[in-house]
This record gives sequence, C-alpha cells and structure tokens, in this order.
Amino acid sequence: MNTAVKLEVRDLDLFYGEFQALKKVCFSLADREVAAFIGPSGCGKSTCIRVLNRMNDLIPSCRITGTVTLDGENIYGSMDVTALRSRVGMVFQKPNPFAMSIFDNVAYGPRMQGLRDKVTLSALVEESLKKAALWEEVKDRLKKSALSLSGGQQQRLCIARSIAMEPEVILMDEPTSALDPIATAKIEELIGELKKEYSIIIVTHAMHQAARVSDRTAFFLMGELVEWGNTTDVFTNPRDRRTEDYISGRFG
Ligand SMILES: Nc1ncnc2c1ncn2[C@@H]1O[C@H](COP(=O)(O)OP(=O)(O)OP(=O)(O)O)[C@@H](O)[C@H]1O
Repeated sequence: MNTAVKLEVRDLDLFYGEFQALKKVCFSLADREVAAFIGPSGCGKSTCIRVLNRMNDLIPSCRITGTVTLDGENIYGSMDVTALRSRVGMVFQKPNPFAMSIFDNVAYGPRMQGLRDKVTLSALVEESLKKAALWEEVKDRLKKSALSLSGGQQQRLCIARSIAMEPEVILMDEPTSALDPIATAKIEELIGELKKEYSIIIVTHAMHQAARVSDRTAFFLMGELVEWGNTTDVFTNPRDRRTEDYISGRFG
C-alpha cells in the first residue's frame, strides 16, 4: 500500500455562526486510499468533506481554524481555489449533469481550462468515460442529452466529469443514496478501480458500503471525529464504545 500522505487535516474547528459543526478533527489520508465517513445525520460528515475543496467558502457564516494540506501545501493559504477544485473533485448525492450533451458534460471542465484541440478533447472524454465505466453504454450517443441517461448512468457521468479534470482526490457525498441496488453496485465496483489512481473519500449512511469499499473509516458524532482507523478494525474491533454502539445499531 502507498503510504505517501495526500491529504492531512489537523485540529480542524468549523463554525457556522455560533454553532460549532466540527471539533478538533484530525486525520490523514494516503495517496490512493479510500476513506468512508460514517455517522448519524447532522454529525458533520458533509461539512468535513466540503472543507477539503473549500466548498464552505460560499457560506458567509462559516469560519474555519486548523490546517488542511494537500501534498503538504496549505489549501487555505495562497492556493488558488479553482486549481484546488480541479485537484480535489466532488461528486454529489443527487446526480447533477448539466443540461447539455454527454460529450459536452465531460469536456466542460477541460474547455473552461482552455483546452480547445478537438482531437485531444475527444481522447480525454473517451478516456474519462472509460475510467467511469460508462463508455460502452454511451459511445454511440455522445451528442445526446445527458438528461436522457438513467440516474445511475448520470452519476457515472458526473464521476467522468470529475475525472476529466485529472484530479488527485475525489470526494463523494452519498453518491449512491439516490440509486437502485444495481447502479449502486456499479459505483462501488468503480470505486475499487478508481482507487488505483486517486484518493477517494465517500460519505455514506450504508455501513455495509463503508465496509465494502473503504480502506479507512471515520466515525463522526456531533462534530467530533470519534474514531479513525483501518476499516476492518473499526468494524470488527472498534476502540470507542460509541463507535461500537453505532455500528451495531444500538445507537440512540
Ligand atoms: N450552511 C449551514 N449553516 C448552518 N448550519 C449548517 C449548515 N450546513 C450544515 N449545518 C449544520 O451543521 C451540522 C452538520 O451538518 P452536515 O450536513 O455536515 O451533517 P451530515 O453528517 O453530513 O448529515 P447528513 O448525514 O444528514 O447529510 C448540522 O447540525 C447542520 O444543521
């Protein structure tokens, strides 16, 4: 396993106005490692992954202290936010393709970055769709609207859109919660492939999904990162009683 640290979070406190949503969160994610964030509703999982590509910048009441580094560089320092977001991509709970063709969805980010050459762009779109395990299903209808795809295909398209930016980290906020079991299985299988190239963090309410897809698991409770460890250890031999209660369904 690769042990080079990709993302490191130290003493992260996050406030929405007076409300503290994250409390002294610390963890580090290695290159090409998959982490799952689990915990009850409202415990801060989404807030925490949004910190990692500065999505919370858009919320005026949000204040952050602590440090977050990507390859050792402080992402809240002089790093350009657009550059950060191309290095740290995000896939949301509800598939959100743009109302344009399948091809244009994937080409959108690279075009915004100035890539105009048609041959290079086509190759990048094809490669991204292949990596997102969607190419075979869409290669004959790239000019068709992305909105004509099924929910599961739309989510893989959003993953392809993220891959086209050649990211280092992909954040996924409950990426399968709007999908049926077959589409969910496809995304889970895809995560297994994607981790060969990218570090991935997935927020999930499905404990079996966390156990299946991740190397590391973080259990959050009321803004606190209660437990962070190897997924097998967290699920079979948790250190904290609260983790054990949660994963065994005794919580609350
Ligand atoms: N923009 C915001 N302004 C104020 N409070 C917020 C904002 N976003 C989230 N919160 C609060 O921060 C806390 C953590 O929310 P967050 O969405 O991160 O939790 P979560 O663990 O992802 O929940 P869920 O599993 O339900 O998606 C909650 O109490 C929530 O109400």
